[in-house]
Amino acid sequence: MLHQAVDLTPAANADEHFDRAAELKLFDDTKAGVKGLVDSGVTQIPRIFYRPPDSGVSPVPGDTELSIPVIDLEAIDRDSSKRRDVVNKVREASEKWGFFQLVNHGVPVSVLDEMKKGTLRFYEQDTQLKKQFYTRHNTKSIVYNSNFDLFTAPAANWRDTFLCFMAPNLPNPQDLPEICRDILFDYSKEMKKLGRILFGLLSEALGLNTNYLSDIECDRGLAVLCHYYPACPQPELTLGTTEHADNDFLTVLLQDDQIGGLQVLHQKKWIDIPPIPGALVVNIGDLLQLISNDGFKSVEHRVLANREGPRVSIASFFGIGVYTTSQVYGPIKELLSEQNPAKYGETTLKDFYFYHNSRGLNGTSALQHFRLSLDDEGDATPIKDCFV
Ligand SMILES: O=C(O)CCC(=O)C(=O)O
Ligand SMILES: [Fe+2]
Repeated sequence: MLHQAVDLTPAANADEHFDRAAELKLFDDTKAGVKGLVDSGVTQIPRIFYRPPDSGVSPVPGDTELSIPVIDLEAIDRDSSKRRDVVNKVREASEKWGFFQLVNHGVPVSVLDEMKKGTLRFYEQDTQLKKQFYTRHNTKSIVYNSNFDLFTAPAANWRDTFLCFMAPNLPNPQDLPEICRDILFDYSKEMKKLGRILFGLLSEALGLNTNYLSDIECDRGLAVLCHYYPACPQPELTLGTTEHADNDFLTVLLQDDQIGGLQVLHQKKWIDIPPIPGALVVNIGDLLQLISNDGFKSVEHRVLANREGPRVSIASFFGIGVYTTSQVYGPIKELLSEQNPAKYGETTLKDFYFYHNSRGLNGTSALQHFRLSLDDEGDATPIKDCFV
């Protein structure tokens, strides 16, 4: 058991000989994640989970006056004025918030419910069975671990995750955990359908033809991330997910019906995104900000740890998992003009993804790395060290 080998309690953590690297390794070697710690009965969280004091995360409550827009997709394919209205709402939300909630999105509630149940089943199955999927090699179709950035981030999060790459190539069914295999296929199928609808609306919102973003394959790759946030005995000392922006084109998030904690940074305040049963949260990723030349915003968000739990959430990342293509992405030419010169250089998805992942969640924007600096004449040059 973890604390028999090295004491990870706060008392021991106060020790000046605290060996963070050793304790991270010890935790990782259990292959049981944060859930394993909670199952072993910890009442104080190990120091590796303490969020840094300077992370800007103060116990400022979310602002209750403001909330992200809720967009209703009912009838958009048969009523053109309704569609125009929705496109305007999507544009406004993507420019101002980078986030919106979707209702009447067409994904059956039974599929949403079963996806959450399947996630719970995976985490709550026998630890020995679960351990066989524990890995840090993201070449597998399923990657289960606790904190993908455990060894690089300043603090570990109170969260376990498994990720399945569901497109462009469907995984071999035998490679997925039997306990949630069927629903992973069904859910991904629904996400691909919804992705096509959303990229159509986003294309129109940018003033492009409906198929533009799908034609350039923004929805070609799909990774489904199933998060599990166990109840936390000291939620004020850690976070469920450190503040970050997503490293994809677009994310569709199914959040827990009961337990909140997701917050988005808006006008320098953390705003709660309360769960709406049956709704899906959509957010713009860094790659869509890059190709829209900052037209749409990829906004920082985080998840608070909670005394109650577990909280589950399922995030579908569009644009992840396409490593073989040599296709490059830069600001869309049709959107550029003398008044709106390119703000970013071009990147392949592989380079973008690996740069993002190598840094881990550290509260800063990876997009800055790809930003060009504009000199007085408006000529763009890469910011130092951008393109190596
Ligand atoms: O669990 C959540 O609500 C958010 C997860 C998230 O931000 C992510 O997967 O990027
Ligand atoms: Fe995220």
